[in-house]
Amino acid sequence: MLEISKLVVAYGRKRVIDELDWRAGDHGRLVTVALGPSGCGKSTLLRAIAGLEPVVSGAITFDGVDLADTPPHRRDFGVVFQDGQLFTGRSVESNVAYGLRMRGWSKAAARGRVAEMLSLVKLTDYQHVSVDQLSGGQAQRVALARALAPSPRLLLLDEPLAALDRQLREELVGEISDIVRTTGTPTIMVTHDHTEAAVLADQISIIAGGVVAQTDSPADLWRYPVDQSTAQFLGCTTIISGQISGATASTELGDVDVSGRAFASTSISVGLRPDSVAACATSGSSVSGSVTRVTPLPGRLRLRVVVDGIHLDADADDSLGGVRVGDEVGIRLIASRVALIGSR
Ligand SMILES: Nc1ncnc2c1ncn2[C@@H]1O[C@H](COP(=O)(O)OP(=O)(O)OP(=O)(O)O)[C@@H](O)[C@H]1O
Repeated sequence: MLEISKLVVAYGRKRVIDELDWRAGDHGRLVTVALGPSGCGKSTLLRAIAGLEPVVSGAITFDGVDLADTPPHRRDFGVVFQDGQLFTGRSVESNVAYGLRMRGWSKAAARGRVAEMLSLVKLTDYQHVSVDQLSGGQAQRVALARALAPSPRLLLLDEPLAALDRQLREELVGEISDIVRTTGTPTIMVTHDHTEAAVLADQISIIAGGVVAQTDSPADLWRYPVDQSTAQFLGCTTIISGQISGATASTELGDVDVSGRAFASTSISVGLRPDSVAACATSGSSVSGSVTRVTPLPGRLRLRVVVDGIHLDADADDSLGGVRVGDEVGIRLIASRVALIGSR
């Protein structure tokens, strides 16, 4: 298990990682994703774990051993970067075998392991192909095979899919999930992509202001953001207030079940994402509002609606095909999809 305590990493005087505490890869949570906006220090954190970034203070330990004096190549961690960083001009086989040969594997043994890895990443027929001839997605598969070949005790993925187009990203993130679970490799991935994080992670940590703002399972993270800025980062475009009574919080838009967690106060904030609210015909709801924007998205219409001074986003249901700005629409809260902010 990786444990980080009071870690500080700085560029000049600027502390990018600022007394960060974190645990990852403990029992039952194979894949941890560090999620945060661009520039929050995710790559810096990953590089520090890999030993590629000098640490100002604090400790990084793995299975109880402090890594301060362990150089990157002796940490036994596999790393995949955004751009793969393959050895150009060499074959796929030579790239994947690299770490094995460095560790003293014989040519024959390395060849067998490379074949196994290429089968895992679905590139069996590519062993003699030069890596310069690969597509972006194939290159990242090779980078993954290279990182996994020596059976690292931890796999570090730094936005490995960021340079690929959306369809390929969706395909590959599922494959990566299968591969790390097949091989049982504890994995840390950093990304700013919420969907990738949700698909891959057993637990997600939100990085903000150089520290870990929250760590939770994907479902709990989206349901119970720790504060309003985390809720906004997680897609809540409107935050309304709610009053708890028993197992229910009542809001201006409807009631929400709050029985899952304890809250510090009876007044809570409720975060709304566009899919937390359905816009419907006025006859379908006791709450209504006026449409201020209509945005066609693939397969649905996204509306901006103002309800008693509250501006919110809502997905239109099928009854609102021809809806226009200025129309009056009904608003229905989808209680299971709201965020309940500030639980203990
Ligand atoms: N070598 C460097 N020298 C100076 N500043 C740096 C260096 N590398 C990163 N930074 C700065 O540190 C901050 C964190 O960078 P980092 O790359 O870790 O963020 P990130 O969250 O991974 O961002 P992204 O998702 O865009 O890659 C940024 O403000 C960046 O400009």
